[in-house]
Amino acid sequence: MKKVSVGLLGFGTVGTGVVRLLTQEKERLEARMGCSIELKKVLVRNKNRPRKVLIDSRILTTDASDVLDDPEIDIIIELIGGVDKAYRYILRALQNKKNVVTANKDLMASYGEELLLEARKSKKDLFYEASVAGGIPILRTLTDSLAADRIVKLIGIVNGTTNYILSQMSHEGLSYEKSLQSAQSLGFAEADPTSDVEGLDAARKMVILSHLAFSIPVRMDDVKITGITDVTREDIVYAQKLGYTVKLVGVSEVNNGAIDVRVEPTLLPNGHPLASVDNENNAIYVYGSTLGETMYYGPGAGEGPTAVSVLSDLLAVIRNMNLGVTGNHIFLPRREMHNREENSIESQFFVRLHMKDEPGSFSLLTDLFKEQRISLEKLYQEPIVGKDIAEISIITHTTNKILFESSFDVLRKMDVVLNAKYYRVERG
Ligand SMILES: NC(=O)C1=CN([C@@H]2O[C@H](COP(=O)(O)OP(=O)(O)OC[C@H]3O[C@@H](n4cnc5c(N)ncnc54)[C@H](OP(=O)(O)O)[C@@H]3O)[C@@H](O)[C@H]2O)C=CC1
Ligand SMILES: N[C@@H](CC=O)C(=O)O
Ligand code: NA
Repeated sequence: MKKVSVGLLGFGTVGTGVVRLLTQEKERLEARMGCSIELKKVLVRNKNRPRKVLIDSRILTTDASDVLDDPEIDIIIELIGGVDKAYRYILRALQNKKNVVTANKDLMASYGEELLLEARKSKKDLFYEASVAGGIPILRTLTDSLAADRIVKLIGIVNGTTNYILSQMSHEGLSYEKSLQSAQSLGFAEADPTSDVEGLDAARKMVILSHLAFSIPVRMDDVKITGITDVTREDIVYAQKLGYTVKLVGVSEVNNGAIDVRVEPTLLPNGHPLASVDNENNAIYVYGSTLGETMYYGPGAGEGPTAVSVLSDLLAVIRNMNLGVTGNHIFLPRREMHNREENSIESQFFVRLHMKDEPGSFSLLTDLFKEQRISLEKLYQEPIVGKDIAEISIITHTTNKILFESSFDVLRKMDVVLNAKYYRVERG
């Protein structure tokens, strides 16, 4: 039987999942591919670190050239994460005529196009299904299954860690810190979880998704990003009182020849299909011009689910090797598009504020919105016992974003307003 040799870079959460699944399913996968699949070398930082899965310690190495320059290795799986080294290693692998599979969204969001061009030049595959939404097969869905439709909008819950944190804060009443620690110990978070909680990881995934859905080369600088570090349990509770759930949501939308990509904590009406996507699960809601609305849902992070995507990419490479082709079908021609002007953006907003509970203060608030012609859909007021302070939550009707922001600024500076914050609301 023909043999395919694989080199693995990185043996952490996802690397462990890949080795475990490859070992468990070896016979079935080899029968399916008609070849034997040998894991020849595994690059780690520390060979002596205890591992969660049995491996022949002789294949572990700390020297990248043992993997990248071994002429017998056909396919490199990159799972070390980060940008600089991963970029150099993948480039070298492609130049050494090896196919590459990666789960690295940090890298693909910034250097994806360049590396895909290199893969095309080397006539090799570079697949990266695991880089977005872990186990959900969304990249091939966009490039293959939905290729005939014109996609106009994507809404995604694409970061497992933040979705896990917000779910734990909402349903279990856990603190932000405890929920983050738990997401880290379950293997969902990045090595440095700052990129999760500050929305960068989700933004990278929205960059990749936007490129594939719209053929537009979106850059990280084009994405407006707000993370979840300022979301409090009270925000979640008062949103719930009005029938909404707080999620870190990525939206990418093409409208009148302009694109808008943003990642921010957003209120979703409880009836919205994305509102019930909890814990480390992810979902991508796709608006196709002809197909209509479809949603792709499943585990977005963690050892097993991510390993399924990585190994399925590996099998796709082997299938291509068997056929003697490369499938750079994930590479698309570019169509340039400018960013949508902020003053053309319309949305509903949720405002939460504390106000002095004294006669007339409430009407100052409603007068302001009336003056600005911002109408209110829902309003909830509750006195804070013993403090002469009122807790007020508002959902506006759809309004111009710039108009809303300038009105909010006036509101925030009113003498009777003690503090105020707002979130965008996605329509149901
Ligand atoms: N965790 C998840 O749920 C998901 C992760 N991803 C992506 O997958 C990739 C891997 O993530 P994950 O497995 O969680 O990461 P981990 O931090 O758990 O593992 C990283 C592995 O890479 C090795 N490593 C790191 N830097 C180097 C280096 N410079 N030289 C040699 N080896 C190195 C480490 O070695 P050692 O073990 O010796 O320390 C470790 O085995 C990342 O790109 C991540 O964004 C994508 C989807 C989901
Ligand atoms: N840290 C990421 C891992 C998967 O991409 C996440 O939490 O989603
Ligand atoms: Na995926």
